[in-house]
Amino acid sequence: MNALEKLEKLLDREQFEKIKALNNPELHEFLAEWIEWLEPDKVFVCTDSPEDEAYVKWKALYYGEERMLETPNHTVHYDNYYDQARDKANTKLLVPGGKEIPFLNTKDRDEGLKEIRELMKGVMKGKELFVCFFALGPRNSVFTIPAVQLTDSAYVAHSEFILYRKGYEEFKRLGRNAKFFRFVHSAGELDERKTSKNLDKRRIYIDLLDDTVYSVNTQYGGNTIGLKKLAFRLTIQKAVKEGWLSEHMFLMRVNGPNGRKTYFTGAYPSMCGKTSTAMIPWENIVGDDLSFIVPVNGVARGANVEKGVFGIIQGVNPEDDPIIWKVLHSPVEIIFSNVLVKDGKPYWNEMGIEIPEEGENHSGRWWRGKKDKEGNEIPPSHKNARFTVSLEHFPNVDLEALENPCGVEVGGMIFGGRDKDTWPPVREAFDWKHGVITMGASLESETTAATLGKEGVRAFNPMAILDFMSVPLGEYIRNYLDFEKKLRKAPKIFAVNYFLRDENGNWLNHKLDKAVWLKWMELRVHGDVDAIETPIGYIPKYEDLARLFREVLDKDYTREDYEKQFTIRVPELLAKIERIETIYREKVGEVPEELFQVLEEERKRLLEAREKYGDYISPSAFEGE
Ligand SMILES: Nc1nc2c(ncn2[C@@H]2O[C@H](COP(=O)(O)OP(=O)(O)OP(=O)(O)O)[C@@H](O)[C@H]2O)c(=O)[nH]1
Ligand SMILES: O=C([O-])CC(=O)C(=O)O
Ligand SMILES: [Mn+2]
Repeated sequence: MNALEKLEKLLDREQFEKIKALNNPELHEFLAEWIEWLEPDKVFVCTDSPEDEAYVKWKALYYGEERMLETPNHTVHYDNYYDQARDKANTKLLVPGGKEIPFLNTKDRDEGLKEIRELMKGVMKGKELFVCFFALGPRNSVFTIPAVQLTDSAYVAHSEFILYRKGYEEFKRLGRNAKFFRFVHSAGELDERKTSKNLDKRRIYIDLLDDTVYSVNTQYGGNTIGLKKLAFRLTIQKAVKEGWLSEHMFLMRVNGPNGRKTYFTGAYPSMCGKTSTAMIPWENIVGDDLSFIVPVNGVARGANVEKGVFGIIQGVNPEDDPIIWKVLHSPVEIIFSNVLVKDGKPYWNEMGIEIPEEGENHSGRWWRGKKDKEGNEIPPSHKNARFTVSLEHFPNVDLEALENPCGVEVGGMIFGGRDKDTWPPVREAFDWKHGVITMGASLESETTAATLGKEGVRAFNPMAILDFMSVPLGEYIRNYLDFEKKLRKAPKIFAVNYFLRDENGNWLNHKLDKAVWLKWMELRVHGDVDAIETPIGYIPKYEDLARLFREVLDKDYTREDYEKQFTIRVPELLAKIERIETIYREKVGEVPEELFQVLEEERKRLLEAREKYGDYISPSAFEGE
């Protein structure tokens, strides 16, 4: 019996016809094999029609994975109390022989496939399986990668309809030629709250040889939404093979003088400010999490992999995030996850208004002071509670850039993380290599609630991508360095740090200060302002920032603040170079030699500066040089 005949047996007539219309034997085989294996009671195939999408939405409510809120089109979803973030320990790359690769979590492919198949055998008995088709990147473009998702979670499928472009017609158009990604997910057995129960058997296995990712016994989006972080591991591998960049980056437009539009990408680790930056009200968002950057005729062109936001809700308040606030309070389609609900209204930590003293949240019935099994007080919402919404609903979206099959020209690339004491708020690299190595490859950041485990620990996180890395780090950096050679003019590289603190632990910057750094970077991309050359790159002049603070935020920016923020902290910078160098020398292996040269040059410049000016150097020391 061939695959199509098998499918005819497994599916209802109507569903079968939808599959038959896709002329792709490889797809048929994959579907036949897995539908047989998962043993769902029922299969629903989603085309690109609004009816099929509506069916999935309805099923999320019908099966109780989502519940309606008071505002039309708003729903709430809960993940298990212990399933609130990405599970790094159980996310593994399947590689032949289980070859150990530094910083990557690998497992023998045969063993991993065997284990995951056993966990998934018959796992969908009594459940409905949704077969969905999507595309990464704008459709019918150099960026497009078609993907098929199998899941028994209507919540996961619903999220994907909000976050990704539909792909059924794309599969139809491509026919036999479709090279596609595959995702197989099951939430596994559910408890009475409809959350995954068997968390001890939670597994996310990435088969790099077969472009397939398996995920089981979990619902949290970062572990389950195929086209998000699961696909990301596959696209990083593909990009390195093919010579482009697949990055954990937002993509936004910064509006310069006289209507000039300059596009920036920015890589910061999870929960470190990508969404908040791309959402600055007077600039324009294209994407907030994942970007493809491809060299086209010598130009670095960027596109958003997604078309929606799976954003952190904690701290969203009307002053700092007026646009997100407004969208979250309008009757557009939104899934709130792991928030507090009282009388049909969602609430979250630090939302700037009074929060009810009891209600329902990720822990079930909740009241202020409630403690979990470990004795920790449970806050109203989880720190990693999120909202899922399409970008089309944001008044600040740059729709033309979002849908452009050619993407947009990238003028600048930014790296940043949670760093309390080393990097200044903003600086520009001397050149591509200097930026890639001392900013991207040297990135460190404190861990956050986006992953299970301890928070606030400074960790090596090159390009903000380490959690998702799927090729040896040395190869990834080599690809980055080589990328410049494909360009006539490389984007400028910058580094930012929003998280500097003083001796007492107070932030040195306000949340909106980043709006000023963006304007400064925009001017620098076009050579419109001078800068001060320091041992670690170019930093802004006080006068330019003072003017921009006035223009952008209508605020005074004192010289005292400037001095504090832009002091060159030689001991911390040297210690950082030491740490980074040691990691690359002792732990990574096969690192491009340039990396050590560039770090060494930076160290030399810092040592010379220290000789002349001491440990903590005022920016003005370099101004006259
Ligand atoms: N102190 C401080 N906190 C900030 C600033 N910008 C953002 N944050 C906080 O950083 C957290 C997360 O930021 P997001 O922008 O949602 O994170 P993201 O990088 O998009 O993260 P992922 O979606 O997990 O990849 C929120 O709790 C914000 O309040 C800032 O300038 N200063
Ligand atoms: O993938 C997720 O769970 C959400 C996210 O953006 C991240 O953790 O970087
Ligand atoms: Mn992310």
